[in-house]
Amino acid sequence: MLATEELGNQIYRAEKTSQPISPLTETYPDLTPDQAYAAQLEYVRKRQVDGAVVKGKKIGLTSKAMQDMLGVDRPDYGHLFDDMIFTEGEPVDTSRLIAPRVEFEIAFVLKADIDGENVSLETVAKAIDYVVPAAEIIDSRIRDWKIKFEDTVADNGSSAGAVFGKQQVKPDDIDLPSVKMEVFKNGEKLDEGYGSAVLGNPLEAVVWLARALHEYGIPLKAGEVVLAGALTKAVDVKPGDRFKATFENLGEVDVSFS
Ligand SMILES: C=C/C=C(\O)C(=O)O
Repeated sequence: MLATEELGNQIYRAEKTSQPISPLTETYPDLTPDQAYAAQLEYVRKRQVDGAVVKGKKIGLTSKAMQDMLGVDRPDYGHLFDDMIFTEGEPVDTSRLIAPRVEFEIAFVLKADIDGENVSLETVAKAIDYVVPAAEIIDSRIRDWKIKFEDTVADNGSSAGAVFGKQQVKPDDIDLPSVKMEVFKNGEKLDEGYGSAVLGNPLEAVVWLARALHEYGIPLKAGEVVLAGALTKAVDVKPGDRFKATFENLGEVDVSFS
């Protein structure tokens, strides 16, 4: 019987010491998605014992760009803690990260709980207070990003932090699939994508999340922030890099690294 507590503990220690571990899917070739989510919950429990507070969820692997990049074929999710939320304009310190990357997304702040049992696009839209542009910093506690689906699930969706832009838009005031995003690195354009890259509509990602969380009895509550997943590929970062993403009708988000 696989001890998922031990797996969560390995991820927790790897993050704390900045020492990556071998892929869990190599060490435990029979690891299932359910066991990987159980390991993630153990990691979450240990973080909470340390005093970290869950502020929301990240959804990952919702675009073809990210699924192709990591060789996976379905979305996953992770937990966002208070100490993972960085202020725009303050450089993100990479010294404790292992192999950081950045990606740009559409995020939602909820004004009502979402019940994953009877969720629809309409109930999700009604539960959203506002839409905000976001950067997610991802990192892999698994050596060299050699991850399979179960590795990134156990590793809290490979999340390391988030930065939010200043503009907040009501969900009724924006057509999310048609939002065009452009990504710039150190002033040069790197990439572009549309909101539709995220499961056709980033709101669909929240529907997916609510259902997935319901399976494990995890709530999605008013006040939480939800990152809907990267529109384009994640990019490696190093100290001194500065990134900006502009989102049509949604403003922009800036993130720099020290
Ligand atoms: C491994 C992480 C993937 C994401 O965060 C994403 O696709 O947004």
